[in-house]
Amino acid sequence: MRGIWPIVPKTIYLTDPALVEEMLLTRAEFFQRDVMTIQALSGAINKGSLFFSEGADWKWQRRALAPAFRHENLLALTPIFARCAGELCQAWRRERPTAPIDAMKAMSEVTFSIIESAVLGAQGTFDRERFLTALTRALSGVSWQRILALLSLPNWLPFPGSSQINRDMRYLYDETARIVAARRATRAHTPAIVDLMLNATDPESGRTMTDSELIGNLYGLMVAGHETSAVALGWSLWLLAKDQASQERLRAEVQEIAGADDIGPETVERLQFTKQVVQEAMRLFPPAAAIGRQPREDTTLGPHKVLKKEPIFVAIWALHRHEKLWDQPNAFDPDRFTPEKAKARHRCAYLPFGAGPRICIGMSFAMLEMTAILATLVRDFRFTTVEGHRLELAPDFTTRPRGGLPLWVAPV
Ligand code: HEM
Repeated sequence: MRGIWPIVPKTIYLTDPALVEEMLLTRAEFFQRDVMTIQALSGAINKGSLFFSEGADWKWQRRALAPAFRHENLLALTPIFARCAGELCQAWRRERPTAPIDAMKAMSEVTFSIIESAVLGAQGTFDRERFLTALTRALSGVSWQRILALLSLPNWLPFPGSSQINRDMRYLYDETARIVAARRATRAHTPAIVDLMLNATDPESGRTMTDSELIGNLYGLMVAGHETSAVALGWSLWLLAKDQASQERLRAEVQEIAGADDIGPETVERLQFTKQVVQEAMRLFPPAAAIGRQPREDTTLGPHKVLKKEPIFVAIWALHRHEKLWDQPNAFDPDRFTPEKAKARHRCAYLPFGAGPRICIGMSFAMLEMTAILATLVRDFRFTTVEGHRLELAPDFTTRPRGGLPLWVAPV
């Protein structure tokens, strides 16, 4: 895309999997996170965290966090995923909703409970209602921050709602710092991710995380770890509500594999069709619609010249609906993700979690979590669409639609 020199820089959008592979995988070290993303998403709270760091700083934080995201550790979290989804089922059974539920809001609450248990090690560590409200408001400023970044303006400039957002950010910082200090004081050795982070030592340098790295990463995991999964689950439920045959098929799979038992480490990975539904939902509605990079020096990408610092975005939304890569790209068809079909595809045609060294560290966490939640909810409840509802897309920090996703929910 041409820029408006000198105000808006030229921006490159990639929809060719071969070029994406070159940038994210084969020549990843030539490209760093782009300034636009950094300016739009980072603040005092998370500047030094994994997502925003580069070079040796990034490498050691990634190494320090990696053990917490090992597959066997994550499988052990499955009962937490099932319990949190089960609590929502109980609430729906108790309340018997007489009006449509907002699938996005309901999923945010479940995934946030999971973050409280799996990352912080306990629920009720803080005022979740207040924290979630502040977080949602803070994330709503991302569109404005993007505009400021696009115009190369500093991100402290005021915009509508910015003084409330600044107060929210202050509160989120203080709360996260309070949690870190409290955990430091208890010196616990639990499997909660916050404790693994507190106790992480770099085997090469012996370095441990500073308070500011801990606060940034904890905040980063709370944001990245709940909003993206909630959005993917919300879309999964909405797509299943529109496709009752797939919903029935998913329900039958869960009943056959888990019966009436909670989804556990031994069953979650056998729920192949459930996983495919989540994958297909993230193809049609990737929670993060783009991934940004910029070259460290003037270089080439395939046959194209790119200049130092020129922003380059992998246009995930466009890639996932590209006519040359997908048959009937706008149709919902979870069978695109059978293991054979997935293997036959270019490895950079489908990238909800990115690819290469900076691939989402929470990918396996999210896949296990979303599969367990979707299986638990759909086994017990039927989801149907609300007549007359008009979907309004509003890509922001994630692809959360404006006004939520209303659905009818009824016990099976
Ligand atoms: C459906 C759920 C999720 C989606 C779609 C998603 C997507 C992404 C994407 C696209 C990136 C950027 C990759 C890149 O720049 O190449 C990313 C990075 C990251 N994600 Fe996720 N994510 C999800 C869940 C999670 C969870 C559950 C966690 C942690 C609990 C998490 C933590 C992170 C972190 C820390 C990074 C930065 C990694 C780095 O720079 O090394 N994400 N994610």
